[in-house]
Amino acid sequence: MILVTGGAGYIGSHVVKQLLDLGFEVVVLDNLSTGHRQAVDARAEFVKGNIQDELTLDWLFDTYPIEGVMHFAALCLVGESVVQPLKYYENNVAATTLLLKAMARNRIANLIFSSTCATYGIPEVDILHEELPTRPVNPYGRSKLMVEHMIRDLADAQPFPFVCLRYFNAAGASPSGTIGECHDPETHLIPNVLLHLLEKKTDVSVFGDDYDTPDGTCIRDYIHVDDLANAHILALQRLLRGDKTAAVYNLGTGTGYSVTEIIGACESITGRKANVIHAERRPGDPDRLVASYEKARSELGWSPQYSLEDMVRTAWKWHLRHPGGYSADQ
Ligand SMILES: NC(=O)c1ccc[n+]([C@@H]2O[C@H](COP(=O)([O-])OP(=O)(O)OC[C@H]3O[C@@H](n4cnc5c(N)ncnc54)[C@H](O)[C@@H]3O)[C@@H](O)[C@H]2O)c1
Ligand SMILES: O=c1ccn([C@@H]2O[C@H](COP(=O)(O)OP(=O)(O)O[C@H]3O[C@H](CO)[C@H](O)[C@H](O)[C@H]3O)[C@@H](O)[C@H]2O)c(=O)[nH]1
Repeated sequence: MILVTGGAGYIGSHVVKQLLDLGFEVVVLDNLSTGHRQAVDARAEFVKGNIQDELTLDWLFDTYPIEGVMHFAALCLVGESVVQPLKYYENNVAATTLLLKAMARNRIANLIFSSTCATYGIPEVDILHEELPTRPVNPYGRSKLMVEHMIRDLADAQPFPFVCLRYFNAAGASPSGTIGECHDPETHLIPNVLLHLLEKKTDVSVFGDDYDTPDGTCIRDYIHVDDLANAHILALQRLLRGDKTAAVYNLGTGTGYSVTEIIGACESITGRKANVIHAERRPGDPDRLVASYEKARSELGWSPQYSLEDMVRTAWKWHLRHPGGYSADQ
């Protein structure tokens, strides 16, 4: 059985579905602070609780035969982390310390941790590989890097197989149309554009058009959430086989798209025209973040299968079917 913390969230719920489809048993631990009970597949066990609650963790490890933990539970808004840094250090770093202690106490091995390209900071090269220096520029990125260090230190001190996955920009939704991205407030670009095209938002803001990129808007590497899920499965299978037990991998497509290109892709796939407003730069946004996924390809046998068009198309299907998000699905 696999414990998925944060399995009611956007990425976690897609990984839970893929685990179950492949025959794994799953228990989700989520406090529903940003997640949704309806996002958790009915085949999974669900425990509403906080990863900071040591009694709940001990109970979980005592009750279920847990072979591995996928740790998604975190706060992940860069802007909010700048304004409320301690909230991030508490929920992302201190809370993970308690999870790691509980795993060690209960002799639970095999951790897959959700890290981020925000650990790189403002890179000096165009394509990012895992050996580059990590110099995060906001508390969110620092909190994730601190957890990476904690995990490595623990694995140096005792046997503790782990994989840290540094995601670039997660996008898209399950092609089934049953689960998708639903945050309140929504801050991410693709859902913001699509919600605007659904007339749920009056316009779409482009944060900065004077970046050092061909069209002046920021370039990001968007990766389909089901491609991320597949990488988690491959990493888990590797840990369960005991093949390679300490590694960090980038998960992106190796292709960057500008904000303007993303808005154009959303317009052409939906056949609707966006009302675009040019706004100030958002603090902490690097010009360009694009992954090399060569390490994940050669060591995990992973490569992304979905195109940008697939990401927008599946996200659009999700939003059309759930225009009010999960809360309107009752
Ligand atoms: N979305 C992205 O593009 C992206 C990129 C890089 C990394 N990540 C990382 O991936 C993970 C998932 O991100 P997401 O976009 O699905 O976010 P999300 O907010 O949709 O999911 C996070 C989930 O964790 C739960 N949670 C938070 N704190 C908790 C706690 N203390 N105890 C129990 N549950 C808790 C929330 O209720 C939510 O269901 C995060 O760790 C995030 O940092 C996301
Ligand atoms: O309404 C919007 C929303 C975003 N953007 C721009 O679009 C790009 C992508 O922004 P997102 O908010 O969609 O994604 P981020 O790159 O900021 O964030 C992602 O990458 C981060 C690491 O940098 C974190 O890991 C975070 O959790 C993850 O969602 C940025 O240039 C942003 O300024 C807009 O112009 N308008």
